Amino acid sequence: MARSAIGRLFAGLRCLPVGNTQLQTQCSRWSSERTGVEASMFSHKPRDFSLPNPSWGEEMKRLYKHYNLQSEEAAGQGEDGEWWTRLPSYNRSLKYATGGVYLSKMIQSKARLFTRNIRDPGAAFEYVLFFRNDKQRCLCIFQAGHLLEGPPGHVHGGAIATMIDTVTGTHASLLSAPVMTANLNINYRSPIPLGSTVLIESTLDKEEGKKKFISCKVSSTDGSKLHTEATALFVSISVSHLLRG
Ligand SMILES: CCCCCCCCCCCCCC(=O)SCCNC(=O)CCNC(=O)[C@H](O)C(C)(C)COP(=O)(O)OP(=O)(O)OC[C@H]1O[C@@H](n2cnc3c(N)ncnc32)[C@H](O)[C@@H]1OP(=O)(O)O
Repeated sequence: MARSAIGRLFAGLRCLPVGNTQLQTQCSRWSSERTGVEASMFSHKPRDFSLPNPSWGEEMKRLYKHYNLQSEEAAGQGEDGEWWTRLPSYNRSLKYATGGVYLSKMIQSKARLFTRNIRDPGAAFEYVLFFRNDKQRCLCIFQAGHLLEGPPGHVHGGAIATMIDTVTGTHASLLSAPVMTANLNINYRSPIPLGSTVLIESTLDKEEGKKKFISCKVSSTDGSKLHTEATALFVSISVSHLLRG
């Protein structure tokens, strides 16, 4: 039973990102309603973690406003031009899919997305992700909380890798869900101060069959400092791949 439920779920997931207009319509709805997900047949709305909360610093708020404004303007503009659309973010990615809220209670119900599992706002990963309408680029505003310390006063390299995997992985999922990270190659150029806000930008370099090659850079919000550079390879998988473990 679980197998067929998951099969239906990913059929839903696949039709979400791949159909361009469908996704745009969906995401315009997401951004304009600011609810995080359209009402499901179970009429339960999960918490959208990418909305502002009191832990956000001035820079995080300023950048969010800047890109979210473009998102809202685009919703009323039709499909011409280029714009960013905010992606909602839940503590289980199953909740993106039709019926997912219900399924996430059935399958491994205690599982939570690594980056969204800390209750104290601002303590760890505070981020919001936007994607460009042509899906060639994603942009993430990331505020690193005090629980992410590595070298004293600076962000842990594993936490930076986690955010890069999250941004590039979400980007690849928008192109064709479901995917898994096959390779992640990171160069750390300059440390990120704990508590600071940085920009994480991902770019689709090429697609070859099941493979998506994505590059990524983490930089200061004024663009003057490059913190980290990475390349990633994502491979599209079948649902049975996940079930095999
Ligand atoms: C709407 C959006 C929602 C988004 C929500 C998400 C939010 C959260 C986002 C968080 C995101 C977190 C994400 C995570 O953290 S994912 C968790 C970390 N990743 C894993 O655990 C993956 C483990 N590995 C595997 O499962 C398999 O090996 C995969 C699936 C990767 C490949 O499977 P498989 O081995 O069966 O593939 P294939 O034989 O069909 O080969 C296919 C092609 O790929 C090429 N290849 C394979 N491996 C490599 C490699 N290492 N370097 C270079 N190339 C490689 C291969 O040569 C072939 O090329 P070609 O011969 O065709 O040219």
